[in-house]
Amino acid sequence: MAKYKVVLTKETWPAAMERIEQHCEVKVWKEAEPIPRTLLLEWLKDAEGLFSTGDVKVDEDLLANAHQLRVVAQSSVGYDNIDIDACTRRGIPFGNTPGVLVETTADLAFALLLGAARRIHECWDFVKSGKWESTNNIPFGVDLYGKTLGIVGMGDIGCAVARRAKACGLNIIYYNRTRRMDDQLLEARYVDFRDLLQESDFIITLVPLSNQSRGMFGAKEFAQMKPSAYFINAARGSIVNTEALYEALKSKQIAYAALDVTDPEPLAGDNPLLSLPNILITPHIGSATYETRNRMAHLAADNLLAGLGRQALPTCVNPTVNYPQGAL
Ligand SMILES: NC(=O)C1=CN([C@@H]2O[C@H](COP(=O)(O)OP(=O)(O)OC[C@H]3O[C@@H](n4cnc5c(N)ncnc54)[C@H](OP(=O)(O)O)[C@@H]3O)[C@@H](O)[C@H]2O)C=CC1
Ligand SMILES: O=CC(=O)O
Repeated sequence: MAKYKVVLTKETWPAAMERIEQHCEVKVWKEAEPIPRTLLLEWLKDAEGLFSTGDVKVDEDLLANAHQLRVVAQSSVGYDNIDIDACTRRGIPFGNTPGVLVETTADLAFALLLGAARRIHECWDFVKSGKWESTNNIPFGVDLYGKTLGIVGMGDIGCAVARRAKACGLNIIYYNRTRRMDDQLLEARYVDFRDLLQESDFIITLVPLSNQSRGMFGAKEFAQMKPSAYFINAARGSIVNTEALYEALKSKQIAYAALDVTDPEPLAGDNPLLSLPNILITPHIGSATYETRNRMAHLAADNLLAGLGRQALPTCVNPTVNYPQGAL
């Protein structure tokens, strides 16, 4: 039986790759930098499947060039790089990887909160550089217990963070566009965005990047936070105005920031944020454990193979796509 033609914009995990290769003839971009757009368009001319990554824009222009495309699958839960409406208009289902990364990403978001509050990375530098001479000069942190955590974007990952926070004795408030029906079970209080900014000692944002959320944390929002506030972004860099965050940290308008995501990514070594003493940055590692990345790769492969076979995708973002008649 003829194999499907598939493009991968990055290598994926070996076990998932093996499954894809059983059914597909693959073209894989293996370099560290993103695949050049012209090459991707060339490869997509006769491709039936695209296994994409967040650094590739899947838009009208790309889809118009990919006449044979049946499915786009991506190994991430966020899909701000994908024009979902354009996919739907062309009858192309798009699958992401929700669920399988929830606990792992919540661990990282909470680790950033704890790491920043107790200045773990500074303490490590302090010990390594031989400054530990007495108990007088150690870096001091702040308590979590009894403080208020504001979660912006209380979805799957936000709820998993809330569970961790509860165990540490934090009071939880949250903001979504819609109040959750289960917030009493979570022991979380729904508030409007302004109240969350003003009341929180720690803010964790896990809101998907969209036209609505782009830049939702800017100068005005930082000005409303407490001077003692810790701001943690584990969602996407572009929901924050980076210059405004830099100014807020430099002027001590807020106390601290911990970021797993930045704008841009990767962050250049001379980025002004790196000169600040009150910041902790990790390189977009929310889901980066061996187990979780493997699970994500398998789920993305499931979506890809289902779409190639004109079957419903296990986790489809646009399930209303109309398949060609008689295809299913
Ligand atoms: N750092 C990393 O490595 C990772 C980052 N992520 C990021 O985390 C995001 C969240 O993932 P996940 O929890 O699975 O997603 P979910 O869809 O489960 O949750 C998103 C939540 O955000 C709320 N929301 C959406 N838009 C807005 C808005 N404009 N203002 C306020 N609230 C909003 C939604 O509620 P409502 O619709 O009612 O507003 C929903 O509760 C992903 O989109 C991704 O960008 C995910 C995994 C790893
Ligand atoms: O950033 C990671 C994701 O899965 O989204």
